[in-house]
Amino acid sequence: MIGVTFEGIEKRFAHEGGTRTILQHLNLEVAPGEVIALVGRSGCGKTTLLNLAAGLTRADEGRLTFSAPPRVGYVFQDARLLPWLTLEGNLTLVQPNVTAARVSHELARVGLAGRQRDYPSQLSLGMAQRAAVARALIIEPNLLLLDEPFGALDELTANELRAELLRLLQQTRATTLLVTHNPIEAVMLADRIVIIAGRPARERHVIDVNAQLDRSRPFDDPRVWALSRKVIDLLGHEAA
Ligand SMILES: Nc1ncnc2c1ncn2[C@@H]1O[C@H](COP(=O)(O)OP(=O)(O)OP(=O)(O)O)[C@@H](O)[C@H]1O
Repeated sequence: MIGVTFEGIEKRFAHEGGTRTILQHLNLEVAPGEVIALVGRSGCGKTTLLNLAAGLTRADEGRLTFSAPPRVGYVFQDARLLPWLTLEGNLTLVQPNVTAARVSHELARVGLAGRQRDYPSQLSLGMAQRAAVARALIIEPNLLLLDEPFGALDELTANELRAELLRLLQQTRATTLLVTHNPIEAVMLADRIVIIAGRPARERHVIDVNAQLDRSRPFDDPRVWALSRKVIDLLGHEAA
């Protein structure tokens, strides 16, 4: 398991001949095996934070440290499967030395048993996202980055996948950063919810979900809805 620490992170991007600071003074300590939901308004810098954790971009100030070498599984907003490869081909591309049985097993874990010879074009959006989750998990990540993984799905399918993801997270124990716009998803899946806000943005509120709810958090539980209401209120307060 791996712990991740963001300390005084600042990230700037080139903008109209100058620079624009997106994140500033951002601090976050993620415990090994912890699931953190990152919530915030569109454009505040959540994906940028995931990209920093993935090593796809570098902070301009501050320090990002890991308690062990990171092995990153990244599920993007869209599945980003390679269309000319079968699902087996997509999975073995990121993890070449696995057996066909292992590929079948990973696909079965996400509800895609027997689909290894399908091409991405033969899949529904929900199935493609499941395949993207399988591709992230086959490398046995100790750090899982999920960027609005169910954002493009209908609510019923998203809900099924949330329940499956919760089960998978409990199995893998990967330290997880989950970006979501859905406060119910955040409450159902996360140990803590971090609200990112401000201009430049940083962590503005941290909600310890585990301190308020036990692990069984069905979608229709009024306590889940009450806490998600609190998340919405805090977000609205930040926007005001
Ligand atoms: N490579 C880049 N070059 C310049 N600006 C960038 C770059 N990447 C992101 N930005 C800017 O940084 C800001 C934060 O982007 P980011 O994608 O991290 O936001 P977000 O919170 O994930 O948004 P959303 O919820 O809409 O996905 C945006 O204003 C975006 O335009």
